[in-house]
Amino acid sequence: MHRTPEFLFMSSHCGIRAHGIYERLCLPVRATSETGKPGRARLRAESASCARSTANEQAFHTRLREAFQRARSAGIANPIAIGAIPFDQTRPAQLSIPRSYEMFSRALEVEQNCGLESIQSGAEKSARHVLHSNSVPDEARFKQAVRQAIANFKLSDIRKAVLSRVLDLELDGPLDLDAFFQHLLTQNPAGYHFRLPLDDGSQLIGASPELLLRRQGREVFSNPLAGSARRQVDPEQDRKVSEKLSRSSKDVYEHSLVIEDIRAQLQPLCAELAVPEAPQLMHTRAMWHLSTPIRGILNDPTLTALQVACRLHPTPALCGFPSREAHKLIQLVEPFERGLFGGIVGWCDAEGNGEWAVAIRCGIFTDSHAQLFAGAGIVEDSDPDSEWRETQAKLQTMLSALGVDPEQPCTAKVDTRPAGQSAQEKSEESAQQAGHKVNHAARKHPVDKAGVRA
Ligand SMILES: C=C(O[C@H]1C=CC=C(C(=O)O)[C@@H]1O)C(=O)O
Repeated sequence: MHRTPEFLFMSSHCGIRAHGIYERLCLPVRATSETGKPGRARLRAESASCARSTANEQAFHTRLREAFQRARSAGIANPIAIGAIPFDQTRPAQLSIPRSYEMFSRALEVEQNCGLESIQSGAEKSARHVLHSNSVPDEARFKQAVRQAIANFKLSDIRKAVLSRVLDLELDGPLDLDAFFQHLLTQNPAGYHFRLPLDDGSQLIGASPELLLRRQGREVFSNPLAGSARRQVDPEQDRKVSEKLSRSSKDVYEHSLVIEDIRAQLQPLCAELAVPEAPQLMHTRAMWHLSTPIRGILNDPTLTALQVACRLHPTPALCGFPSREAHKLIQLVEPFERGLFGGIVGWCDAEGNGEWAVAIRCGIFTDSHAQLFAGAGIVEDSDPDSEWRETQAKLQTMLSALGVDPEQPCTAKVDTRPAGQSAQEKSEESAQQAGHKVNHAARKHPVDKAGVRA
């Protein structure tokens, strides 16, 4: 048995389990947001770079280097920084240098800990009834925001905006987060798993399929995803859906905006850059995605994984294109602060190596409360109904790990309560035990705006 770690991150390349905090780094990566509205010509010229590398950003990375030096002086031989950067880089980062950590192989960990017995007990322990669920925005408002974004594209240079929602769940009791995390890992053995305790006692937990950046020496890798379709139970149907996705001009266009933006960011930083001509298909348990694996060799070997990741972040896979204008549109139509949702999560060492995944297919968990996040890239040809369905399909990763039916988020599939009680009775009983009906509007960050503000 392991002690509960301060931080857990796993990919096919490396697993990291960290304990104790030596030093926190809770500054924003960028101290100010750019508010000036550029003219069209300037907007085009800046579209890809949108001033993402600033003096402030350099100051942040200098502070990190200094923190590594202090950690070394304090006897931490090979310090690493772990944590997350929010979607909006002008908000404080949640980074820390742990007192100790161990690196391990995820494959071995899964083999040792996820035998059939522990899978079943993980499923049972993590299954809960949902007493209340609330989507912010709700279906009508989300679709309205999609229509607003499309109307905006016609009047501006914005070509894509990623709109998202948070599904707020009140469960009938506290979740066993160890069991839940194990269940999530077992159901989604590939990708990037993370578990990050936050200052307010909550935890950010997820299984993201998307790599923003990995750096090993001078080599950098990125694997952006954009363009999605829901997986099907029937294998023949599933194959047809994947083929339709790879032929969909709307999805290929949506994907190409991401790739061109990342290419424009990486090109000046790289002596070599390999970007495949066309996207390929990849899948998770719940979704098909268009995916482009990108590899580069850095010109400057001192540029760290986190510096390059912050240069790219947020890509049009989570924000839009052009980035700055899309960000403003998101702020206008999205009725909540994303916080760490849509941010990046990972680690880096003092040599600049590290791995940063995009914080999607994730949630924030506090006792018996979960907030799950899902977004969808909107372009001119988007259909509001199918974009809403896409967010539902993406939520399935976390809902399945919770044992909740995504179509009926108020019905848990797996019942761990005593037999002979109806779901209704159990819900009522649990609500009475809880002693109150949850006031979602009173919830704090990130669901903290009352309605669509546009
Ligand atoms: C914003 C999310 O997905 C991104 C990653 C893959 C495909 C996406 C899409 O097709 O819109 C999104 O860009 C999410 O899962 O919440």
